[in-house]
Amino acid sequence: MKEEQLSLLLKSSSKFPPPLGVKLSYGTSGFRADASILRSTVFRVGILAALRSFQTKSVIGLMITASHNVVSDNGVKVADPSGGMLTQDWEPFADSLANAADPHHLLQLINEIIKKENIPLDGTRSAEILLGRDTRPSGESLLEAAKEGVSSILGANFFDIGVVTTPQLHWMVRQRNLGLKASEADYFEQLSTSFRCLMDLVPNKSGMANTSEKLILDGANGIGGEKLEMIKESLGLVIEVRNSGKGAGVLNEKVGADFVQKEKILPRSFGPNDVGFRSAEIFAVVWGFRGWIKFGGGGDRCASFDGDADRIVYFSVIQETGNKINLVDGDKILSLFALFIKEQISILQQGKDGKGGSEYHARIGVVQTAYANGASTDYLKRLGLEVMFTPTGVKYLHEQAAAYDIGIYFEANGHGTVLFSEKFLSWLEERNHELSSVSIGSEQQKAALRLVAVSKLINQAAGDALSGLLLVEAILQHMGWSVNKWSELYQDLPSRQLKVKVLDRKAVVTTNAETVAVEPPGIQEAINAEIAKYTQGRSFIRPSGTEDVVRVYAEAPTQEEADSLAKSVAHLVEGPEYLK
Ligand SMILES: CC(=O)N[C@H]1[C@@H](OP(=O)(O)O)O[C@H](CO)[C@@H](O)[C@@H]1O
Ligand SMILES: [Mg+2]
Repeated sequence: MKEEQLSLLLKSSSKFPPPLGVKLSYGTSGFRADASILRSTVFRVGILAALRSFQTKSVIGLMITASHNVVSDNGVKVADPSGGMLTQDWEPFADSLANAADPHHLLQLINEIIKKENIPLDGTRSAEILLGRDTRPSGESLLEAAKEGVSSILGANFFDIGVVTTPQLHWMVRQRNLGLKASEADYFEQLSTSFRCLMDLVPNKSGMANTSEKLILDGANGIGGEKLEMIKESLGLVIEVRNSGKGAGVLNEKVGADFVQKEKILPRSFGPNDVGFRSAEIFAVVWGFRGWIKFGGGGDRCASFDGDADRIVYFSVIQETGNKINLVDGDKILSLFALFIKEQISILQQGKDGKGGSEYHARIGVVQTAYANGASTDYLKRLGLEVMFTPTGVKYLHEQAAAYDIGIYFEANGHGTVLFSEKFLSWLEERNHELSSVSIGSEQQKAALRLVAVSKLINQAAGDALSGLLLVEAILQHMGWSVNKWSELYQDLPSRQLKVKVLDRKAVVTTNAETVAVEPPGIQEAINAEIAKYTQGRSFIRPSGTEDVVRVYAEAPTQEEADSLAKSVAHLVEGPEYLK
């Protein structure tokens, strides 16, 4: 390391002392903690991102967000050249930099990374880091720390893209590295063009009565609602955004996808006393259609984003039961996408009529985690699809999905996307070209065009609530389905999630895509004994990667049984026998 570089690093890092007595770890999605202790971490992640950019000779992203966590938290994560999550090989570097006790130790670690990874810091190259942040008030000062971190590596430059959704940042990194247009305007343009293309290809438009009703979005008082407001005019959809972040509501407080999915109740501003639902009900009564509201009528197609808009769930309101909802979670979004894509592929394949065109057997793969509702897995298998399981965290799902021609992955909480392989996309393009010369306007050509549009609409870098919402909307229009009709694809098995605070969550070690606890010894046998008390019960525990808790999941034929199974497994985790 040159003298100039050395003194620059020493000078800047002395301004960012690490918090005392805190050990940070780069978890399921980067570092997360109370925002007040994160300045040094973000500064050091800025350094890491610059090193990664030099090593890969590519643009790297740095996002400041704590997603669905409370507003006083914040976090930071790195986007790799592909736009995906930071490679797992580099996570230990992130951990060691974040926990270095003083500037000298930090410098030593940086030197080690430079040597190990052969990073050319010779002053002749430059590196570029895109910096994004969510709407948290702490974001501004953490952004300054990130800027200092990046700038403390000579030749590294940052580009502040402002307040964005997490998937926008991932998308922009990917676009930049592919040499494609990468501004926010380009992102909106790509989304609206491909969405309108899918809408133009909707068959038999008269059957669309239900889905052409208004969609109401819960923006979690975060960034997603704001971005949807910016693009909605160009979509031709009627959308009302609530919890947009502009009013008095607090980010993620009793709102947003995480709240709605976990609590299965209405978010704030969606209750019977809030504008919209009551008037819809009065309207329905006047026309003698009270049941119409419950079964997919006016005003009850709702969706919820999380705070940084990488998760989405849908729901409809069950009017008779106060704040209860009919939840349509990530598993059902996945099922809808899988159904539609499979249908288009088979139309395309029926077109193999000997009139030229190359054969191609597209391999479709579906990726889920242990949190996927068992009924969804059964449904997907009934569709004849290959279903794989990975540990929790999109970095694992994404990697697995990328192994297919079309890889569809979703966590039950609504985080996911559809990945198309380069090979499949070039075949599709070729097929489309052939079809336009032999059978223009045919069903086969429409199917090819739809698949091309889906690959452009759905974010290829990361799960994206905005693009996910538009794909759901387009498919519902295509099918002529209401949310309730969609929800009837299969009946969710009742489930319950609990979290238990323990002294050391890392004492729980799991295997088999987190379905079996191998440590502490004996706990899995005890869990099995609880499960055996139910016919068709399922339960597992795992340490959270984002919160200081052990999570408990249980599924059973009735809600009461799921609740009591979850409770008894939580008791095992809380009790002194295994974890204290
Ligand atoms: C049960 C659950 O919803 N877990 C979430 C949560 O991770 P945990 O490791 O469970 O805390 O946050 C992750 C990041 O958003 C998300 O990928 C994951 O699905
Ligand atoms: Mg999120």
